[in-house]
Amino acid sequence: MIGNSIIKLSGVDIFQQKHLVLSNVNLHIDKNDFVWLIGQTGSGKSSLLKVIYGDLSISSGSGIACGYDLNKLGSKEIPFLRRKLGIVFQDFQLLTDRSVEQNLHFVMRATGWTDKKLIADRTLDVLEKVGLRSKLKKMPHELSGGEQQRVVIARALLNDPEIILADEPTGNLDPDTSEEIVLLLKQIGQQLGTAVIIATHDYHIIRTFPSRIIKCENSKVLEDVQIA
Ligand SMILES: Nc1ncnc2c1ncn2[C@@H]1O[C@H](COP(=O)(O)OP(=O)(O)OP(=O)(O)O)[C@@H](O)[C@H]1O
Repeated sequence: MIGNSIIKLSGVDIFQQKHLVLSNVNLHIDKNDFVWLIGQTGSGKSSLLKVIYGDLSISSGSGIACGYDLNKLGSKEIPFLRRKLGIVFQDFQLLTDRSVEQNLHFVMRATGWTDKKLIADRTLDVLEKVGLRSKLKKMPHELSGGEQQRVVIARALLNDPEIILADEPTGNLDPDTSEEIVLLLKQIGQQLGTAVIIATHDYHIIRTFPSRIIKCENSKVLEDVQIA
């Protein structure tokens, strides 16, 4: 990290195949930042997040994410970068044939956790943070959509991320549950010092939780956008 900076993109061009999606992107995200990412469908929100989590490489400009140089990111480093990022997507992507506990254990083992006691303690710890300690043994289909999304957030917290990237995290949820999920992400950001970026089309929820807004538009990332 450079100072408080968790993400720093300077003059970055973002391509999908040969198509320039976003040009000359300059973006700073600091510890504790809570940022809305908006823009029409196809404007480049997911592409921007993909650059941050190392799924799209950059060839021009410079980029740092959680201390990793995105210009030089090799395939060996990507798993380590991903451990510093909590990723929360619209479709919950829980393993449907495993319990909440097993879903969390699966990710922990895949990211190098071996000590059974530490695994058990951390599982309860993150479930406590999302208010689902009692659902440890439940299968995903036994949970509501909002509860499933909370498990995804718990999973994203396992490795103490510096930033949570959420791509349409409320896209499948009703308005009240959406507010609960955003409130939870906001509280996590405040309590743990984790930065949060949420890509959304839902202006109602942005108005409910006013914060910094960035927008993908006409191949640019615009800063400090106001919405009507
Ligand atoms: N894997 C891919 N291969 C080629 N082009 C892609 C790929 N993924 C996205 N694109 C293109 O890149 C552009 C930006 O897409 P992106 O998914 O980043 O937009 P978005 O703002 O996240 O859209 P949405 O709001 O619909 O999720 C679009 O023109 C899209 O068609």
